[in-house]
This record gives sequence, C-alpha cells and structure tokens, in this order.
Amino acid sequence: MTGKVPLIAITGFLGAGKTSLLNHLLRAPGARLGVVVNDFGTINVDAALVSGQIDEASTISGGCLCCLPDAGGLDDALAKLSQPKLRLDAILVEASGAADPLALDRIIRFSKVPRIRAAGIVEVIDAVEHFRTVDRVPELPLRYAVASLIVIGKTDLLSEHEREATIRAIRERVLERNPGAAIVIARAGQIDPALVFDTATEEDPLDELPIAQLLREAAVEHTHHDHARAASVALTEPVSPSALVDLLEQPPAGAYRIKGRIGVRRGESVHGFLVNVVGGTIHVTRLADARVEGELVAIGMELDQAATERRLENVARASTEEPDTAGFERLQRYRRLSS
Ligand SMILES: Nc1nc2c(ncn2[C@@H]2O[C@H](COP(=O)(O)OP(=O)(O)OP(=O)(O)O)[C@@H](O)[C@H]2O)c(=O)[nH]1
Repeated sequence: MTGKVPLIAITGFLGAGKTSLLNHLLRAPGARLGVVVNDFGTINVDAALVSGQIDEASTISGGCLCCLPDAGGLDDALAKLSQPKLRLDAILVEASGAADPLALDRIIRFSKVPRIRAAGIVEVIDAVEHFRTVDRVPELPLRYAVASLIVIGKTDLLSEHEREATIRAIRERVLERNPGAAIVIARAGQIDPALVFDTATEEDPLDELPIAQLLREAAVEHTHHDHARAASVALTEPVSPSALVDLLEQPPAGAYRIKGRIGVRRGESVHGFLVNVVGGTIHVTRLADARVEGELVAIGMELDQAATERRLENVARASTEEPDTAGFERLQRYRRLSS
C-alpha cells in the first residue's frame, strides 16, 4: 500500500517491558522499521539495547520527549525517517517510562510532519507491578484513555491463581476508562507484528539489513506469539461511500485494525481512497488513480472471521445506484481531518 508511514508509540511505566516489545517487533521478517528511542538520563541504555537491529534510528536524549522543548526534536526525527526513499513500513517510538502518554498522543496527533500518520499507542503493562505503580488509587489512570492496544506482560511471573484474577482486574480497569481498547497477553512483548504494522515483503531484501536478518534468524527459535486473525474481501466494483464510512465508524467486533484500498462511487465517477483504522482512529487519504479494484482487510486477535467477512462483503455489495452525496461528504471529512 502507498501512503503515509504509520507511526506507533510504545508507552508503559518504567521497566514494564517496552524495550522487549520493541526488540520483538524489530525482528519481524522483512520489516523495514524506523525507530525513535527516548532514553531518560545520561546513559543511553535503550539505544544500546536496540543498536544494530534497526534500519533507521534516532535517539532523543536529555529528558523525556514530552517534556523537552519541541518534543526534543521528534518532528525532525520523524521527517527524516518518513522520507519516501527509506521505504519504511512503520516508525516505532519508544517513550521513556517517565513519559506521559496523553502528552505524547497530543504531540503525535498535532505533528506537522506530512508523511506520517498516527497508527496507535501500544501501552505495555507489567502485571506484577501494575497495581503498585500505575493504578494505585480508585480514580482510573488517564493513560488508559489514549492506548489503542494494551499488552499485558510478565503474567508468567504470577502464580496460576493470581494470574487470572490479575488479568481480569487489569482488563476491567482498562475497559472502564477505554471500552474500545484491544487487550492482549504476551510474554516479553511477543505479540503478532501484523497487529500493529504491515510489512511490504516477508523476505529481507538481499544485501540489505544483514544484521537484522541474523538477529531474526536467531530469534526464530524462541519467539512465540499467538497469531492475529484477518478477514478480507476483494473489491471488484466501486463501493458506496455511506457503507464504507459506516464500517469505519463501527468496525466489526474484535477488529483492531482495518485497512483498504478502495474505489468509491460518486455519481458517475470513481475516486480512489486509502483507509486505515487503528483503535477507533480513522485515517483516509486519496489515491492518485481512480481505481475500481481494491480490497478491505480487518485484523484482530479476537476477530470472528466469518462474521467479519460478512460485514466486509456487505460493504462490497451495498448498492451504489442512488447518488450518495452525503456519504461522500462524510468520507471527505475524514480525509480533511487526516491531512
Ligand atoms: N518474566 C518476564 N520478564 C519480562 C517480560 N517482559 C519484560 N521482561 C523483563 O523485564 C525487564 C524490563 O523489561 P524492558 O523491556 O527493559 O522494560 P522497559 O519498559 O523498556 O524498561 P525502561 O526502559 O527501563 O522503562 C527485562 O529484564 C525484561 O527481560 C515478561 O513478560 N516476562
């Protein structure tokens, strides 16, 4: 798919498991990733941990990036990493444990960098320490509100009896504040990368990224993750704008991401769009060509594939006979908000 480079922020309290998650994502076969690491303090531990594994990297040091003037130059780093010639599949920003996810969310959403799109905040939770650190008072932590995906780690360190109750308690608290949040349990951040980004190819290009390739090969043996489920439909005719926007605004249950390259009918003409929904955030851009053929894909850990495919089929089959100016205007509104 063409378009802007998805930007994914990884947040979480000190020691929660952010670097473990980042390192795991960096090993996704074929992925070309840019990384911005925000170390905290003078010793750049995180950058050293991930060094050698990344395709393009920037480090923001001297403090927590949401507290530094100009976010410590985050926009400069993002402008550099989103250059088309780098052909990155995604940019990952690992915030320091001290960062405020709400501030980071605002910085990303109001970024002036034209070639990026906000593609979710992944909050890592340490199941052992969570209720002693992040969630200690009756008021719900505000940070739950901006997370699109919650990864609960370190459950392997809990006794079997504690594990279930702790996971349930964390789930309840998160969903009370943020009913739309997707929640996965993963040891050391080992989630399915397909949940957060697409890779253009499953193979590392020859003569490129040799270090990354070696690390990926070495990691294959001890990496385990549950696979995300996907449902898709091929589009052979232009779709109805109202049916499309209805789907984007009310995604099928369990769909964490929706993506599509779509021809949309407007009266007699057809307009190409690229759509991306992550954790309820809708991003729409225009494609230069007025394509008729395309696809719609939904991805999630707890997706009901058959039911989701029916929803997508319904969009593909919705009638386009009546002119749908209002529906097209709804889609255009999302496009304007996405630019
Ligand atoms: N047993 C176990 N250990 C984990 C898990 N996730 C992370 N760890 C360990 O927890 C420690 C901290 O993990 P990191 O990934 O460095 O955490 P972080 O959030 O990046 O830490 P800071 O950058 O210091 O805020 C490391 O020793 C990890 O190996 C998990 O699911 N299970």
